[in-house]
Amino acid sequence: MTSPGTRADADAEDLDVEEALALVRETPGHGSHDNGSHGSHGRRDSHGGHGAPAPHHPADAHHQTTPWPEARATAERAARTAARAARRTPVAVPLDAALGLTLAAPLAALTDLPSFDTSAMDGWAVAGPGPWAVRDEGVLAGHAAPAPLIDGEAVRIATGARIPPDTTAVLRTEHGRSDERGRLHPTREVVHGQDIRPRGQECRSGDQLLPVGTLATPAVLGLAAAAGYDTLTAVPRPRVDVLVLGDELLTQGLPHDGLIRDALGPMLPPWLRALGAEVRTVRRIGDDAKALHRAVTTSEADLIVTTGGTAAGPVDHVHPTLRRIGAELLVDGVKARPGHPMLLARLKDDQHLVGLPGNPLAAVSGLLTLAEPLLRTLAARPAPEPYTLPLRDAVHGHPHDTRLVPVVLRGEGAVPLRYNGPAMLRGIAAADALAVVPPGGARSGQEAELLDLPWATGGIGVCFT
Ligand SMILES: Nc1nc2c(c(=O)[nH]1)N[C@H]1C(S)=C(S)[C@@H](COP(=O)(O)OP(=O)(O)OC[C@H]3O[C@@H](n4cnc5c(N)ncnc54)[C@H](O)[C@@H]3O)O[C@H]1N2
Ligand code: MOO
Repeated sequence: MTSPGTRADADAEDLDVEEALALVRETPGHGSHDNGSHGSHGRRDSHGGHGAPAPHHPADAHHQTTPWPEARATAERAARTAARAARRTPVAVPLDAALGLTLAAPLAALTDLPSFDTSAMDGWAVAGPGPWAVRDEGVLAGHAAPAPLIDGEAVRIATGARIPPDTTAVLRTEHGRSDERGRLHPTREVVHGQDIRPRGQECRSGDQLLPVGTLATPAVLGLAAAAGYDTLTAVPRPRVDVLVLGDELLTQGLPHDGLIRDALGPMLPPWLRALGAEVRTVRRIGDDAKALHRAVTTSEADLIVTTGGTAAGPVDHVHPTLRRIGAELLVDGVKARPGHPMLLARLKDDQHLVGLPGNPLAAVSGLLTLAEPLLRTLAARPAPEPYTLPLRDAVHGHPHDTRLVPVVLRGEGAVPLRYNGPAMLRGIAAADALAVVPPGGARSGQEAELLDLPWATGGIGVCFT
């Protein structure tokens, strides 16, 4: 997704998802080409492409920052290229683990629904016009096949129970009365077939219930279970390893002696899961270049996320490590505040690294700018619909960079929050969204694009597990 007005080809978003889905089913030898450049803004010269023919670009080359919309597009394209390289095979996932996955096969009914004629109400199954003689035994849901009724007979029946053969209607409990001889009378007209759900009313076995590409919501899991599924065929979750850098980090207690609490170790894994990832490991590796090298080169994840160490300080080991392993920097700094030192590197055809800056809000900015489009595309999730709201207050802009500013959504507007400095989480913790403030800033009342935060969308993103 990009700032409003920066992208004319809105349909491309839909194509991206379909393409990602096609990739999980793709057979070897698929020849579609992606050179990693971005139209007229292509950065092939400065950053190299990530398709096979593009020149290799080592991590120590001339540094040039990428505009924010383009950084997002690059991350999305990188994921498509990786998915193509990996030919990720769809997986069969038990229903209780499938929430948030994307269907890699259509959901076809494995049975008629309902699978037998069933009562829609508690009452009596009746045969022919009343009054009826009521049988002693009743019919409950989940029990053996009931005996046929004969004309003039009724039998107690529960909602969901099988309809006895030759039943003509179901009479609701509140619409029947018994006379002194125990015979059942209707208290209102009985229509033939009323309150009977016929077999196959919702679907026939083999009917397509949902297409490929559907997001597995709680309702989809329910439908799949009803239709006879134990597992869903889904696009696998992209695997992520998180490496938290920094010798100054404590994992418990109060900050002391120049040491601070690690805010990113607790924050990133659930956030990454909300973005569709399977977080395999979270490792704290200090400012140890060797440990970072070992962790990066032994990782089998689709995406490695590092935190800290992206700038040019004496213990900032991310760039030197990428250089050492010959990684290709696709994005090396973004015209975004906070978070401008964020980076995206291709380590292997099917493995990437997102380097998040250590300042916590800068890390969030990197997460949403680079990790979100990459993970969404690998998971074949649809891009969220871009939307804008007017800002309730003016927001100072950076002269050249896009700012991401925490906001709360109130009525039809977005209220910018204070405490939005790169090292602060106080604003984002209270926020519903991030407002995308273009270079130069925004006036009060000006429309700004919003990036919803997963806990505020009320959608599937609200499920973090
Ligand atoms: N000479 C320059 N210095 C810096 C620049 C620059 O362009 N030139 N950019 C600044 C910006 S902007 C950012 S953002 C940071 C990025 O720094 P790093 O990614 O190298 O991160 P660190 O130096 O390791 O840490 C920065 C800051 O964040 C704190 N931190 C790190 N990890 C965590 C964590 N897990 N939880 C909480 N806080 C964390 C760390 O203690 C530092 O205070 O560089 C600027 N410098
Ligand atoms: O990018 Mo840094 O986030 O400005 O602090």
